[in-house]
Amino acid sequence: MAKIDVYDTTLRDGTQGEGISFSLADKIKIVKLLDELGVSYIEAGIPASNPKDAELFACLAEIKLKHAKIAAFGSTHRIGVPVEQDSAVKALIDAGAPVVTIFGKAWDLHVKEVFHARLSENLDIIRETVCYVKSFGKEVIFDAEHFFDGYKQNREYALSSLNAAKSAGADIICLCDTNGAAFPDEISSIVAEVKAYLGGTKLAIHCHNDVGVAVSNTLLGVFAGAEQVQGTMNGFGERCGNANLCTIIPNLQLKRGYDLVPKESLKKLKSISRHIYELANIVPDERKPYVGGMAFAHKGGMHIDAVLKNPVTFEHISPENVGNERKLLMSEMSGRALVYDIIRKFEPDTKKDAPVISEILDEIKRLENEGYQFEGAESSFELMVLKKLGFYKPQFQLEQFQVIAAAPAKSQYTATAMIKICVGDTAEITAAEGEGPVNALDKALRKALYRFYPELKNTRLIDFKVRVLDGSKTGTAALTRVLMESTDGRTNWSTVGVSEDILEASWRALVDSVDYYMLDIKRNKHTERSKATC
Ligand SMILES: CC(=O)SCCNC(=O)CCNC(=O)[C@H](O)C(C)(C)COP(=O)(O)OP(=O)(O)OC[C@H]1O[C@@H](n2cnc3c(N)ncnc32)[C@H](O)[C@@H]1OP(=O)(O)O
Ligand SMILES: CC(=O)C(=O)O
Repeated sequence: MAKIDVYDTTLRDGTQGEGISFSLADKIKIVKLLDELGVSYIEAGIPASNPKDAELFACLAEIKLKHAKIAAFGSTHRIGVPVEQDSAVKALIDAGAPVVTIFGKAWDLHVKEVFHARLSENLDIIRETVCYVKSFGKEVIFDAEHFFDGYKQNREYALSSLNAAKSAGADIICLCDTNGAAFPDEISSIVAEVKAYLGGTKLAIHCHNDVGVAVSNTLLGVFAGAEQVQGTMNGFGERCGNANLCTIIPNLQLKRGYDLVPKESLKKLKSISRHIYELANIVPDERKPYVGGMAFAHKGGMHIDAVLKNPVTFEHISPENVGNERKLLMSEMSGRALVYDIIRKFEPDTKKDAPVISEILDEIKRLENEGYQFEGAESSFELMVLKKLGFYKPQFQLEQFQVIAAAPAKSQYTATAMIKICVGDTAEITAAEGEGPVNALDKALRKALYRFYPELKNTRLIDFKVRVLDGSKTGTAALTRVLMESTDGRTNWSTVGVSEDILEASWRALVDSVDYYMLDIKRNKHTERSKATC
């Protein structure tokens, strides 16, 4: 398998993305995560940019990594400042990283209009900077900024910028599509031409995603001869982002047999991707290939049937290869196959044509037509199956509840719930205050049940979503769907309730949540619970 270096620039180009800022501690965590993933290079930042980046390099000097080399990033030296006196170049060397990545101008337009240098002067500056940094024993990567735009407008000059870096001893030359607007066919032909032109020099490819093809461009760069891919985790980066390593790595490794990261590390891809989303405080994009929560979610009944017969029918890889998992979503679009698969967990002898399967399917379709949604409320669905199979016994009976919400003029808004329930022949009446009526009701119900089911003390609601269905038709009397997620600290489960009354919808979801937990404890299947059905 041909080796392709993974060069991660999440901490440099990734942080140039809007809304992304990592603390020093976050950056150190990310370096360790990337090393765990097995990338070859981690571009940690620009030492001359800010004190945080400078401090990061000092911290990284103390950390031993298993796979990755740390790279410090910065520009060629300033015009009119001799290279040995340029403070930014000095910071690059002082950062102590074994690799220095120097970006320089490859597009004549930039040289003239941004750098305000003569074309030959820019080439001298590239040469001097690379040569100077090499004299400190550093591995040098030359990032040819705007290379593809430059090549299209002034091929000779773009190539001469590469030659300047090569002649000064650059170890790797990276072709950058800085504006992210090159097309795949252009990348293919230009990388191949440069490869032939530069002979044995190792090439890297660095693409941005402004026209949505950064990943394709990176793949084509490799097919045309690049041996290093530069990108960011989750595609973070300025404007529309950088090429997404979470897509590039598995594409090249699993589909084309290149060697990028250790096979076992690839199985951590999803969890590392999510950890980095979390540190960036960004909600993960669940539709992302390979690592998204929906990447292996099947909903169409016929698709589920096929996946259950042979996953290859609808899955391009085994989700486990990248640490992801298959989801089979229950909905009005389901067919018998999924219900059959679920029922067999409770009744292994059930046949696929058993009448109960059609009954459950009809019930799902009827309830979803009324506003229920079982995708995302797997526990309510499981309870429904148990009821149909005759395995369900309510854990308590509601006698009545009352909720009073008050907004006195001079104090805070308050909500109080009173509830009476019976377990067997024993009645219990309790009351509780809450932050809003649903919270008050939740607290009152739990308080009433603790006496009978002390295990419930471990549980709590962690998410509560309300969706008004067809609000335009009926205004405040519209149908409301409530989705609840509960936890006992080890596993989570989700339930749903629908009603025209938001309290009643919440109550239904709440009762399912309690019922499901108690039944589950009795069935003693905690560890399997989160995987159940969907
Ligand atoms: C393609 C890329 O992503 S490159 C990386 C871009 N990333 C960043 O800019 C983030 C970090 N940047 C910073 O912290 C700051 O910009 C610094 C500290 C690096 C520089 O700050 P300043 O000295 O104040 O300059 P400023 O930010 O305005 O940048 C413009 C200067 O950089 C010069 N410059 C731009 N590209 C290059 C280059 N390849 N080589 C040398 N100088 C360059 C410009 O000519 C301009 O100089 P001038 O003011 O003499 O015309
Ligand atoms: C170097 C770099 O980040 C770019 O040219 O896009």
